[in-house]
Amino acid sequence: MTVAAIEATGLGKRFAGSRRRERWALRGCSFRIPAGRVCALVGPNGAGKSTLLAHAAGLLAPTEGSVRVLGAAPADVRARLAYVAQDKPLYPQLTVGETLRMGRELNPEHWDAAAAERIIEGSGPGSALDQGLRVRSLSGGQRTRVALALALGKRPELLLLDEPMADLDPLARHQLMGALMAGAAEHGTTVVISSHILAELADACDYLLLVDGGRVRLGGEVEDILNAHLLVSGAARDLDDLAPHTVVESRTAGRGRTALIRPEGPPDSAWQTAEPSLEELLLAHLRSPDVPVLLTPSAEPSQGNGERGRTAVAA
Ligand SMILES: Nc1ncnc2c1ncn2[C@@H]1O[C@H](COP(=O)(O)OP(=O)(O)OP(=O)(O)O)[C@@H](O)[C@H]1O
Repeated sequence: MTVAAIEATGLGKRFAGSRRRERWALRGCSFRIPAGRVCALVGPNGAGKSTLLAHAAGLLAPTEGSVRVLGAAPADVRARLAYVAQDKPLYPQLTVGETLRMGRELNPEHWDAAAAERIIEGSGPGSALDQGLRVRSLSGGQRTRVALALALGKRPELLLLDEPMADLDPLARHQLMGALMAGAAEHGTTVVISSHILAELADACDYLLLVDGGRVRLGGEVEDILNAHLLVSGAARDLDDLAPHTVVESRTAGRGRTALIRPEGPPDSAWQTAEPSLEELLLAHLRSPDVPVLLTPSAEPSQGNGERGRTAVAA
């Protein structure tokens, strides 16, 4: 097995606080993200996505378990990864141009000026950022573009992006997703991108990690995860008994019923079947917290994970 971009085994993080308020932000997280993927990291508010990314960036130490990045401890590979945190910390007194120069000087051997400039230039008429402007005078979205330019200019092997799209306009989002996919295709860059904008992720990402309540619930190739599910609908009486399939969610729809299942064998011939969209699949899982964990083989950590209740997916 080749070295994973990220591999976590039993990763847990409990933040210190008063005894009653202490809680696990992550617990028992075991997964693997192979190199070269563009991975969507999704989950509801407070699920643990930022905490997970901060561990991968080497900025937080696990309370239990471990995380390895590019085959090493995260702190030992900081030069090979770039991390854009949710609050996009930058030096407010520097200009955009000075910030880019700082990026070049901090990464003298592999600064990709063209990749950074592309993000600063933007893709629509009038979208170019004036490089003479001070960072403190920029809008939230403009600041995000500067932070992304720094990260992409570093030409990292692993790019960790925490909700980069929240304050970007549609053109800038589109350009960013294009740049991420091009980087993955041309240079084999692994991207892990957290976001709540499921529709945009579905177009760009080929890998998925769903975190919920501090635990990994789904992990693997988007295509394989989608193929492991089926939307079925029909008359309520026909969908009364869904055994032996694993039911993710079953809902009444008018006089009929629809369900998202993980089929165990062929579906009943009385049912209508359809492939779920990624958004439908994720929403159904978020509404159904007790569905067994599902990891595709490439997302299973090589050291075993000790978790029970997982569903296997054929390679
Ligand atoms: N420094 C901290 N101290 C205490 N608790 C924290 C800290 N950072 C995060 N948490 C808690 O850990 C849990 C996970 O937070 P995290 O920021 O990782 O979630 P998230 O999935 O990124 O959420 P969002 O989508 O809202 O950004 C939350 O309950 C949060 O309150």
